[in-house]
Formats: sequence, structure tokens, C-alpha cells
Amino acid sequence: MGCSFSGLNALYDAVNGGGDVWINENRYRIIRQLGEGGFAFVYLVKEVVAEGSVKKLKDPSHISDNGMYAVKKVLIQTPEQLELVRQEIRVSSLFSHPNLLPLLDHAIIAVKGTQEGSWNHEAYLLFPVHLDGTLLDRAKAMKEKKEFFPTLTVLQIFQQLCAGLKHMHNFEPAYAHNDVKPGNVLITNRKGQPPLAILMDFGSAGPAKREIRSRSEALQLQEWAAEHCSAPYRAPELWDCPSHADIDERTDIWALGCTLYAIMYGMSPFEYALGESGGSLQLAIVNGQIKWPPGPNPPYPDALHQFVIWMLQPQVAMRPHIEDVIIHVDKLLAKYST
Ligand SMILES: Nc1ncnc2c1ncn2[C@@H]1O[C@H](COP(=O)(O)OP(=O)(O)OP(=O)(O)O)[C@@H](O)[C@H]1O
Repeated sequence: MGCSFSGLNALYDAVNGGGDVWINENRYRIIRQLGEGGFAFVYLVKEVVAEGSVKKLKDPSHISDNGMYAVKKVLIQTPEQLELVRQEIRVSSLFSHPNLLPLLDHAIIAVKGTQEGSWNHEAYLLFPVHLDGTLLDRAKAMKEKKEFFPTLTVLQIFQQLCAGLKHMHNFEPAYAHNDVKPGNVLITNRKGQPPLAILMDFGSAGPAKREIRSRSEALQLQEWAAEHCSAPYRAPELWDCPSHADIDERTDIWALGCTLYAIMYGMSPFEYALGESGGSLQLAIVNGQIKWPPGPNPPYPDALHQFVIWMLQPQVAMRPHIEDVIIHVDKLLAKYST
């Protein structure tokens, strides 16, 4: 799926009252908005099939039975934003795994800017739609109701995230997702099966290994991380990077540890610092100061708490790789599924 760039490839259909989007040869009717991000809106769309026409998606295994999809519209105002979207498209196209959201089609178009003679761009990215929302929505709703996922469900969701990440970490060269968090996991309920967990949003993903060899490289990395890696899930080495450091995909393992905690308790283990007067998220993270919910009789066995602590090693050299994490989650699943 190469990066197409043409005013003809996709165009917002003004003639039809702005209700339709074209992505290459396929036309989609916008049903409603599903969510929004920094410069993006995500819509539920239904494919408009002209009589006698045949659906032309590159990978026919992703053709939806009911014609429903998600379209992400990204507003692009600077060359840097255009390069970021192109990067997201390139990276998304690299992977094919049941726990990673596939990019089905895309188009980038030029649109007239507000100033006379100026041009901006819009990107349209087509994905399978998952209408049950994100892990963040679910974990927050449960927290409000003071409910908890059963231990087995926590592990089943977590195992799927690990499987998706392993696919990225084992890529040649290794890729890091760089923004693993509950808001980037789509959760779908399935009858008689554990919920399906799918990692999405590859806007921050890239080759994982970086050799930092000077103060200015370290500061550049911190600046990049401040923009791309959500603060409560950001690894210590991305907050306070030494002038000589070998960064690798274990930044994702840190975020994964925070995400396991969030599946249980609805927030990052460091988010408490934001609510404390004089509290500092960065200090809590670089010192690895996890706060567990107070009170006796925690809803989860100590083995799950220890699992989180093991992934949240502030020193990268001590932090496990994805293969180690998978061995451990498999062991816990065997233990708690009986
Ligand atoms: N395939 C999908 N199916 C259903 N809902 C989706 C889908 N993709 C995205 N969404 C919804 O749209 C929201 C924003 O999507 P996404 O995270 O990709 O945008 P973003 O601009 O990269 O966001 P952020 O600024 O948080 O990184 C998600 O939180 C989710 O609620």
C-alpha cells in the first residue's frame, strides 16, 4: 500500500452535503463521529456501493460484512505534520497481526487553506471499526462503578497486547510503538470468549534502537518523547536521558507495565502524582514510585502486583524483554485459569 498523494485519490464530497468521503475508488458515508485526537477526527462510516461495482481493498480478508469502517481524518497544516502522517501510514503498513489494527486504505489530499492562495492537506485513513470503545473507556467506567475485571480477564487482555507488541519488537529492525496506553487499545466483547484487544495508533511508532552519544542528542530525544509518548506511561529514560545511553524497545515494556496496572485500577500507577499538591509525575516515574490502592483485601493477587513491579524497573538493563513478559503472563494464565 504505497503512500498515494493526489487530489483525485480522495475528496471530501461537497456536492453531497459533505456527508461522503472518497478513499481511492471507494466511497464512504459518514454516520457519526467516534472520537477525536490532537489533529484528527475518527468517524464511523458505511461504504456506499454503486450497483454492479466490486469492492477494491488490497487485503480482501478485511472487507467488512456490513460495510462499516472507521475513517480517521487528519488535518495537516505544516510539512512536519504531513511527514508524521506519512510515517504513520508507512509504519501501519508494515505489520499484519490480529492484535494490531490494520490500515486498510489511505489517501492524502490537498485542500484550500483559509488564506488566499494557501493550501493545506487532509489525510484519510481507513480501519476496521470496533464499536465497543477503548480499554481506557472500559477501565474508567469500571473504576467509577467500583468494579474490577476478573484476574483471568486482566491476563487475557494483557496477553493479547503482548502478542501484538512482540510482532513489532521482533520486526527487522525492531520497532517500538512508543505510545502504549489504554486509550490506544480497542476492546471488543465476544460471546463465550475473552474480549478482543487490539493495539492501534502507530503515529509515534518507529525503529526502537537509538544510540545517544551527546547531551544534545539526549535533549533531542526528551523533546521528541514529550511530544509523542503520553506522560503517565512514558519510561524514565525518556524523561531524563543520560548523554550516553542505548535506548531500545523496552520503553514499551515500561508502558506495558503501566497499562497492566491500568487494566486493574483504571489509571497509570504514577497518575496519583498529578493530584498531589507539589507532586511531580516525572519524579514519581524516574524513582519508580508506584502507588497501590489503599486498604486491605486488594482485588488482585500479589503475583499481578509483582508482575507490574518487574516491568517497571527504572534501570533499562534490569527491565525484561517482551519474550520474558510473555513467558510470565502464560505462566500466570495457566495458574489462574484453573
Ligand atoms: N478503528 C476504530 N474503531 C472505533 N473507534 C476508533 C477507531 N479508531 C479510533 N477510534 C476512536 O477515536 C479516538 C481517537 O483515535 P486515535 O487515537 O487514532 O487518534 P489520535 O489523534 O492519534 O489520538 P491521540 O491524540 O490520543 O493519539 C480513539 O480514542 C477511539 O475512541
